[in-house]
Amino acid sequence: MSKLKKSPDTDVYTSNKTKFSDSPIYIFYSSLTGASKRVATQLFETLTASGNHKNAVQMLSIDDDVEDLDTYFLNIPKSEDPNNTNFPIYILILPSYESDSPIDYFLEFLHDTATDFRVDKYPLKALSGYTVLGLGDSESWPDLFCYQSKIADKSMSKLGARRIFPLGRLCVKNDLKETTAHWVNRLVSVLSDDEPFLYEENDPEDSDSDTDDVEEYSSENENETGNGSDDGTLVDMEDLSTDNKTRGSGKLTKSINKKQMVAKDSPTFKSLTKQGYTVVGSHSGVKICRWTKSALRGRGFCYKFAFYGIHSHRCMETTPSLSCSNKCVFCWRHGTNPVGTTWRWEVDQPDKIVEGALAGHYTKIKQMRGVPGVLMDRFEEAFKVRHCALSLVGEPIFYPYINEFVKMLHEKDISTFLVCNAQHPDQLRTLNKVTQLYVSIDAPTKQELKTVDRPLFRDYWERLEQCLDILRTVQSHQRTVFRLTLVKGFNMSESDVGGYADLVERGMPSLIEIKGATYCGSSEGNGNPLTMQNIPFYEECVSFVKRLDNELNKRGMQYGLAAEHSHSCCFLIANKKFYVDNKWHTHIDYDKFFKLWNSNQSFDSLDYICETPEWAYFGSKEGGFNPADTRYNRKDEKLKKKLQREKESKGGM
Ligand SMILES: Cc1cc2nc3c(=O)[nH]c(=O)nc-3n(C[C@H](O)[C@H](O)[C@H](O)COP(=O)(O)O)c2cc1C
Ligand code: SF4
Repeated sequence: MSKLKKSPDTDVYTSNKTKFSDSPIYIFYSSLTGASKRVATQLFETLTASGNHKNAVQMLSIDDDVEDLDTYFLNIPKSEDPNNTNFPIYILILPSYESDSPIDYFLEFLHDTATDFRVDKYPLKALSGYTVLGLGDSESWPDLFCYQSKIADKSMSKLGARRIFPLGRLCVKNDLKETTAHWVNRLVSVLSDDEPFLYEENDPEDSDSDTDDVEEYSSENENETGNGSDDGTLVDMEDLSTDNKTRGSGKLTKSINKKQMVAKDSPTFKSLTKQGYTVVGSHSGVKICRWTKSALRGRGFCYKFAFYGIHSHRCMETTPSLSCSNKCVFCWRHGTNPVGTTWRWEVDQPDKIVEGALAGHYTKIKQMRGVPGVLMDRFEEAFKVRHCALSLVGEPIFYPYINEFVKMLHEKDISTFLVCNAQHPDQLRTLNKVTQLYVSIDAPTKQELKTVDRPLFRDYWERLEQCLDILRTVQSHQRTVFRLTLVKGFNMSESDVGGYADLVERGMPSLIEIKGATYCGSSEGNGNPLTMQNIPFYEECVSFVKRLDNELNKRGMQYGLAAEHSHSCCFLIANKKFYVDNKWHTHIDYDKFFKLWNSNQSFDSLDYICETPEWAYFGSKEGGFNPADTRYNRKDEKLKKKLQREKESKGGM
């Protein structure tokens, strides 16, 4: 720690005269495997226990707790205490990952904000101060040791914030407990001294050189002078851009040119494979869905069989982009999932993804051999995929070769149901024919959409509106679907009905699928704030669906209640053009679709319809359950097995 020195003169800070002890403190962290979170927690606890800070100390995960980076890194939040007008101090604790991680998005955001001519040039200049601590591994990544914390430090400075404690870098291969304690204690003492640790002019105009001049606090290179062993390897954000500029050292530039979205050795890869995903190439995924397994065992198809005639055992769920531009509250993937607003990764070729996805899917099907109850005829059919649900996770339309990818599936007679999140109008506009085109509509108003989808785009609402206009115009030849996911307390109140009707009026979809949200585990640690209280009951969904249908008809729009799959709390409102000869025709004639598609002639959504079976009708006694399948209730089955065991043990006595 030989390089530390106190500021000789704190008067240079003319704009920020606030005493540190009067400032609220925000500890921001990002953590994939927990180390940075532990350090953040230790700092939080020490600061709180020190009693020096009258004002709240808050600890926020950048990936999960910060819904909108603008709130903190474009604007500065006001204190909740009206008597406290002091500006906060930001402490950033960040690991570095050679592979892609949510930190890349955060750094991209800081960089974009610093270079966005539409926003204030120094939006963070009013902060009372900031410091960054990096965690990394200098043994395994000597050239990239803590490189992302350096970028963050530099970007904060470019945003006009003043550094009050030097950039810290801790190596996980050292005694992290000891080095953390040391760093925490020094920082806490500076914060209670009310004196910045390091003198620096911090003229934002001159910020290009600032990181290089900064004294560092490091658990590494203690006996060295200057900037440590990675002299000359400081990374500019420009180095991270996708146009492969070659600033910085050759070594470094090589390793941080376009990254893979999900590299084999990354925590994201581990997390996805643990959850049953097969990662295909570097940015695609495939997973066998529970309905595929259920159909193989003759225990029922998913709602898409009732609504559109999809045979679940021949359906593959996949995505060519595991990355997404939202962080929806009902999505379970937070924490390690790749996020981004622009494609900044290596791109895999579409044929490789199609082959890889099919191979991954068939491997999982093979594993079903020998599972009790598997029907051999369905098992054999399952080796000829007929449908592809491009909806697994992430945003398929984000993939730069989505049209080529869809074409390859159609050439194999595989139908395509593509779901997008209404955030990429440019890609939506140029999308070629798919079998069914979905847009997720997760909330009816701008404010609610922000709460539910937590979008990364600042102009998310305008993007959604543009997408709806595209559906109504350029893409009106497609069979279009709005997908609504109802979350109690978020987006299904009485007043929401009118808002959804406005959006239907704008997008004029062929169909509206409405599904009650399902519970996907505890909110603890994955940033998902949903609890069981947010999961609507079947009756609540039915009531909502009826109100929406009434509202549409009141406005003169021709829609009707077509189908339901009560088992999955899923409902279908369809445009009345699908009601032909007094019968609903929401099913798809797949052979006809491929015939038309191969003919290269233009065709529209009514050209490949077929009749909906009556057992799938809304309000039917079967509630969308195919009478040919066996109803399977896990609780009943468990009870039956228990009774059987009891009977046998009694018989044996
Ligand atoms: C796949 C992978 C890539 C990594 N890349 C780097 C790197 O480029 N530079 C570095 O200093 N440390 C690197 N590390 C080490 C991590 O930054 C270090 O383990 C850190 O403590 C992780 O923090 P977290 O547990 O909060 O996610 C890498 C670790 C893994 C698993
Ligand atoms: S759009 Fe889909 S993948 Fe993306 S966060 Fe929302 S639910 Fe998850």
